[in-house]
Amino acid sequence: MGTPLPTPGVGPSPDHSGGACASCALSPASSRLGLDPGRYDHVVALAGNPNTGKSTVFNALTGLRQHVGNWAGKTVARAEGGFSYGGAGYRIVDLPGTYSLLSTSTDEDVARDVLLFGRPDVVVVVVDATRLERNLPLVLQIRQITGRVVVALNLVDEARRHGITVDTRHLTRELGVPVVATAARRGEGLPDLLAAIAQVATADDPPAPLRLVHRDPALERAVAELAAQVEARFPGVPNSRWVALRLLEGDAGIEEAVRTGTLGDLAEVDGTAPLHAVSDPQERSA
Ligand SMILES: Nc1nc2c(ncn2[C@@H]2O[C@H](COP(=O)(O)OP(=O)(O)OP(=O)(O)O)[C@@H](O)[C@H]2O)c(=O)[nH]1
Ligand SMILES: [Mg+2]
Repeated sequence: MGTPLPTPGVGPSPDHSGGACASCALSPASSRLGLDPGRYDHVVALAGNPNTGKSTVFNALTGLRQHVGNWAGKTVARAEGGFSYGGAGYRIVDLPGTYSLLSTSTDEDVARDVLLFGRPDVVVVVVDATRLERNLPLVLQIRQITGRVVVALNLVDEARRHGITVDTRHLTRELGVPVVATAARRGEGLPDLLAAIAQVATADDPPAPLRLVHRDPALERAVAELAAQVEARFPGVPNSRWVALRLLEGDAGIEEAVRTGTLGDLAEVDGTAPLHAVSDPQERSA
């Protein structure tokens, strides 16, 4: 089976003293995202299309035994776990598979809310190296909301079998974030993935989110005006431009969150990042 990983401890270390974070109090936003208090240094969200190996990566890093199978869209509930690396404690959240942040299913809403408003320190996007073109749209959408991204180019063993090679250096340059080739089922590439996660988690100056400027000046003006109004009404809400674009498109879920004011619950509270308050992973691992 897999190559043993060099450093990740499995599960929560009780002596994660470095992770005793004063700002980890439960905030309204975190309870909205279904999270409980906990202690750790960094939060990692695992995102990606269905069936790309997210849970396999999750299990390899945390040592948790989550059921893993071939049914696309199988991960309905979010699984949380922990590991330590380089002396720091990491919380990792396994999100449901999603093709797009614009989607409407409940599962995908969970992934979307966590990615957009949960402020993870690192988003690992697990992509299928044999179907890169189908996976890249989500990577680009996530890159538009954060620069704190690592791409795990998974299933490279399958890709090799099909004679597919991916130029990870080129992809790293194009995306502006680390791209690490992995074959998670056999542990290949996971030490490099951990190093990339640690690098992004501790980066003082992460790459800026990709900003698509719309060619149509009228649309660009409308987005800017609406984003300013969103910020005025919900101070501290991340990704106001994204929210503005969705409103212009008539996204029912986002309209509802604005109308009812729940969008404001997802905004930063006292400098506390919502995802920075989650439960003891052992409680979730049973
Ligand atoms: N060959 C190969 N198979 C893999 C690799 N990673 C995962 N798999 C297999 O791919 C299938 C799907 O893996 P999961 O980890 O369940 O994928 P997922 O992204 O969590 O799937 P959903 O939660 O349903 O979206 C399983 O049969 C895994 O064993 C890999 O690197 N190589
Ligand atoms: Mg899964």
